[in-house]
Amino acid sequence: MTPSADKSSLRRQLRALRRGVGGYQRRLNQQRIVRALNTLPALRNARRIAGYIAFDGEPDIRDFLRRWPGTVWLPRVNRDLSLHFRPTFDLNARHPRPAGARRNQFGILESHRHPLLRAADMDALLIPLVGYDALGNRLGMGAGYYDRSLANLRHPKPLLIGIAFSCQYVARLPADPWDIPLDYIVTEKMILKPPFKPRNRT
Ligand SMILES: Nc1nc2c(c(=O)[nH]1)N(C=O)[C@@H](CNc1ccc(C(=O)N[C@@H](CCC(=O)O)C(=O)O)cc1)CN2
Ligand SMILES: Nc1ncnc2c1ncn2[C@@H]1O[C@H](COP(=O)(O)OP(=O)(O)OP(=O)(O)O)[C@@H](O)[C@H]1O
Repeated sequence: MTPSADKSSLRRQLRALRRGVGGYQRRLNQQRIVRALNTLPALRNARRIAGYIAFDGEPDIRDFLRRWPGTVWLPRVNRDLSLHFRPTFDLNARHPRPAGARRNQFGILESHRHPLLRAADMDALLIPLVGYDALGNRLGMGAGYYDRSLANLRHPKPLLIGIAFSCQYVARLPADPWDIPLDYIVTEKMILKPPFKPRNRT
């Protein structure tokens, strides 16, 4: 199997597992993830953070985002398949489409507020994962949005924090040269700090 065929069948399985976390267990796991984020020392110096609005069974971390003292930024998909980040709309709003928000082509609520920033302007990004492994490799939705937006980041780089349920763990994910390693992975069971890997410069 080619690496990408490998990735796409894994993606299907892991997305189904993610959606399968139901009811009580989901709420419990989400609370644990929120608690872990609240105590993560590495986030203490962050001000601008990028979050996400959960879809397709992703952990809903709005309880963390609502209490964040700085501005929360949300991803917005661009035509060139990269992401920009916009200040969040009211996360407490009950309306299905709060002021300043619209659904994108995937049905995810996006912010239309200004200004518009890049990943490099963030202090930290919370990135929803489809899958992860012990080396900190990340499997995303497969369109390359995060990979493209995180390519060529320069020092000081934003902190990259993957968010997943622990059932999205796989022993070893196929890694591609464009994959950007995560600094932390937060699940309901643990905070994983992947081992440092020198990057291949070829
Ligand atoms: N909550 C959240 N927001 C996010 C992301 C995410 O993963 N989670 N993204 C992270 O990238 C971006 C959106 N990326 C996405 C990439 C693929 C699909 C998707 O569902 N693809 C369908 C088929 C697409 C189609 O209808 O043409 C599929 O694979 O089934 C959705 C979002 C930006 N916002
Ligand atoms: N820096 C980049 N520039 C251009 N294309 C890229 C870049 N990074 C990744 N891609 C393209 O994005 C596609 C998806 O990559 P991959 O399968 O690794 O997705 P993923 O990591 O699961 O998804 P995502 O980044 O959306 O979360 C690939 O076809 C790849 O060629």
